[in-house]
Amino acid sequence: MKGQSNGGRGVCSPERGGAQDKRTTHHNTTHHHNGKSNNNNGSCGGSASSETAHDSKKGGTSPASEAIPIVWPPKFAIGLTNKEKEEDFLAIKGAKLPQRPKKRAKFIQRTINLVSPGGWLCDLTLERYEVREKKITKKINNNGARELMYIRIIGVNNRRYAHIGDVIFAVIKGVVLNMSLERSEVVKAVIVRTCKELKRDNNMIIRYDDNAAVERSDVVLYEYCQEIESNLKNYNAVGVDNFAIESDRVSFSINNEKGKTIPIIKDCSLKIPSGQFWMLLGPNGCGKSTLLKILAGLLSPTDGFVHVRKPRSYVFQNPDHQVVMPTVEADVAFGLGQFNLTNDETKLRVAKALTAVDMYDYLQRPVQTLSGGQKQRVAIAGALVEECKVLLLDELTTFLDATDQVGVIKAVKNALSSSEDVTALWVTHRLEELEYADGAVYMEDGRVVMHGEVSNIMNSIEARKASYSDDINS
Ligand SMILES: Nc1ncnc2c1ncn2[C@@H]1O[C@H](COP(=O)(O)OP(=O)(O)OP(=O)(O)O)[C@@H](O)[C@H]1O
Repeated sequence: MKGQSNGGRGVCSPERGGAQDKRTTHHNTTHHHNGKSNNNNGSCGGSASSETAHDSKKGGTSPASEAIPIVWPPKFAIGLTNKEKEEDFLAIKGAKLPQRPKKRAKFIQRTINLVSPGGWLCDLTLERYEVREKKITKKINNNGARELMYIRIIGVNNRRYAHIGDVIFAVIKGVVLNMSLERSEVVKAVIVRTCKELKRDNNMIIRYDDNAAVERSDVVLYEYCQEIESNLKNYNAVGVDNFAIESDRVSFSINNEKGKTIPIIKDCSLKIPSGQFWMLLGPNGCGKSTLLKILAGLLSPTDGFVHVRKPRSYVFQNPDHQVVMPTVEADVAFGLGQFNLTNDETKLRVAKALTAVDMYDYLQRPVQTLSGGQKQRVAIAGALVEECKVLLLDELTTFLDATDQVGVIKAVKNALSSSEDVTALWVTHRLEELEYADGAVYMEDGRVVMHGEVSNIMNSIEARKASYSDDINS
């Protein structure tokens, strides 16, 4: 979307305030729970220590040497249900599973109570088609004794299960999990990813129950998340591999003033490995910026799924919107206000970010004295200083001369090489910039038509060039 005004600085961290100017928003990712402290019923009972539960019930898969304390009962239990699962429940209980969501939830709660007494329950129901992520949670009071989080998730096909992990992650981040899983390997893989994220981010205890509800109604077989993690390589689902950015059949439409639906992005799938610098290119108006905004979380897809490692930052194309504080140092430091850092910590992080984009020498410079390319580099430093994992960069070189253009590209390359796992997706319609990329995605008319190695894409674009020579390299 060329020439679009973003009404603010232009570096946008959706995790820290969505599309709004970050100067008016706050960091809203919290890590304030952990399994132990949140468990109101933390005394050991029921299955006693999980080592015992694990060893005796699972038949000798010994946990890794690192001892993981198990909190019992878990605060949440999660049941995944769909048609197949309903039949499983039915077989177990010898009863018909109620169809109405509230009744069904209670039924499932009772069933899961057998295996996680006193826990809070999450019932994840895989529904077809209509329910989207944002509309998921509904709290139902259960006689004041405990609460049940009833969550409906869409599950049209295996690909869509990728969202389950995100939802679980969002809803119950910070609590202990106890899961009853689908038999589907894909669902399992998504849950595994969630477990991994929960453990990594919160040092949490994960209880993992594989088909327990299918096999037995009264005992859950537990495994440790290390075991799950060690099995990760066996799974291949969206969000499970080492991709920092993934979209799966993403579509986006708008309604014009006559109420007609206009498709902008059509069925776009892409995968960008962690730590790499990729470019997204294609003719003017093919949908690059729109897709980038979807990946940034600034637009919601009409259909399909997106997985982007977080925190992610979106940098807009117009350098005059990028940098607004009086000096370079103040500008880069601005976003750190939300982190409660000491002065020394702030200075250190600002220095590191500016060094990464080769702008440290400009620390005290008034921003109005910077060139367009230098402002872009300061804007990128503003994203890096918040330790973003993914940089989404929208045609940063549009308004730059050749020197600044290369300077900004090299700044991004350098930022990636000086950090372990920052990934960047760079939107451009300048073919010559491709030489700096690790990989590329090429779009035409709202679709991803090529995806992968730069040389292949380059050759292919050259072959197609006649059809849009005015757009590419213009
Ligand atoms: N909110 C909107 N209302 C109407 N049309 C839109 C809207 N957003 C995008 N479009 C249209 O969708 C198409 C894709 O726009 P987008 O800005 O994503 O393309 P682009 O590939 O980034 O183009 P450019 O290289 O010129 O910046 C364009 O035809 C644009 O006019």
